[in-house]
Amino acid sequence: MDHSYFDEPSLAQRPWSLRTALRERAAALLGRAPVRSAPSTQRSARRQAHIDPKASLDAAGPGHRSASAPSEALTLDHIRHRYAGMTAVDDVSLNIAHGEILCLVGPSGCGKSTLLRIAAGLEALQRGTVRINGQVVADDSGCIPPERRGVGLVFQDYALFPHLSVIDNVRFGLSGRPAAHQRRRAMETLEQVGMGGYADHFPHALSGGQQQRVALARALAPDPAVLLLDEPFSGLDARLREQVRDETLHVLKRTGAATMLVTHDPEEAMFLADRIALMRNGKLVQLGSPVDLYNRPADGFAASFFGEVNRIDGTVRGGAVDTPVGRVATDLPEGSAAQVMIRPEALSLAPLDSAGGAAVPNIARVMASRLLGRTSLVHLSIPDGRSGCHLHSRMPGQFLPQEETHVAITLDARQAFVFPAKDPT
Ligand SMILES: Nc1ncnc2c1ncn2[C@@H]1O[C@H](COP(=O)(O)OP(=O)(O)OP(=O)(O)O)[C@@H](O)[C@H]1O
Repeated sequence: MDHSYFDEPSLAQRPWSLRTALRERAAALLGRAPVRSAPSTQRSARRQAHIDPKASLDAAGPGHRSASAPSEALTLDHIRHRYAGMTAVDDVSLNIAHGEILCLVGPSGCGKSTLLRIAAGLEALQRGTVRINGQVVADDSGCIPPERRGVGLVFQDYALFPHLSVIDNVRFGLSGRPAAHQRRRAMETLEQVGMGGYADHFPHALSGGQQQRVALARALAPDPAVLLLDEPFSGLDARLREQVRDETLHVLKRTGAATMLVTHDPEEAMFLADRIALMRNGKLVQLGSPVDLYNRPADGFAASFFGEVNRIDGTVRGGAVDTPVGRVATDLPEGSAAQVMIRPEALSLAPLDSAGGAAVPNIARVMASRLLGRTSLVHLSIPDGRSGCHLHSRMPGQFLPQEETHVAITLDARQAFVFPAKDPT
């Protein structure tokens, strides 16, 4: 039985300080991004750079897309990145289509933020290629700086300028354009995120959710081709987070920007994403729709990342593994050791007297029942010929059988997955 949950990453564990991060972000927005220095071999390669660092993709947003524009807004190709002595990103390739929201998820330290920072240009590319709207913005011959890539950035701490009003914060991303245009566009994006009434307020007078919306408006104002968001909701309390991410989803879908959003929260990724990229130890474990990752996990890690699982060890016999709640089919080799992972919602329970349909129902003893709100969690013990198998069942609504009573248990094998026993989870 696995009840693992992933810890909130603490700021103390973060590799760079908040002050450094803020300084970097402000500098990036000002056009002076202090991109971390590349290894010397790369620096020498850049002397012969064929990418013009003065090139600009600023007008490459969704509103400026021509009929012949490539379908991929952002392409990351074979990205590798090492920090002293450790590999943070290990040969990751993915792309994001126009209008698509891709969530990058994985446990703390798996390389999500590094990948996002490489896409933004805030981290010097070491290996691989970054393309925006089909145009190379970074490869081993050079890179276009962040402020010319046509990307909008939103970070966990919003990085609003405290001395600027809300509208001036948003106008900041539009500097260089005529003043009337700046004001009109800033108001337009503030209206889009429901902050039109706060144009003259200052950041300190706004709630966390309001600051997050202003940061989103600032990122959206230049109509970027690609929006990059790093844990944008993690500073909000649980209730506000749900509301703000719901609003953000609708704003993103309305604007049509291709979005890469980093989160360590699997539920948030499933809520927001068209596709999810699941990372572990710098590698891409699985890339697909939320339905793919939940219903067809690539391995035990992917299965357990998106929800609690019951784990049962067994052996493959006749194309299936026997468990105390039924057989689960697999194409693993005959006789091999296997681990069956069963989602709690795959185990449905019924009072014994109503289980007339099943000839001989599997019977479980109720150890505890807990109401979790929309569902109930029932702890069960099932005879397995040894000390008994402890499983969790999640039932819709209020199903709260008495402790020490018995219930009939049925397995929905579509939500049970078999992996090799040596699966590293
Ligand atoms: N500037 C740096 N110098 C050295 N190591 C770093 C640096 N930045 C990140 N790392 C390390 O690289 C690995 C990946 O870090 P990264 O921040 O990309 O992970 P993450 O998945 O975004 O984590 P989290 O969810 O905690 O933010 C971690 O082990 C981290 O400690």
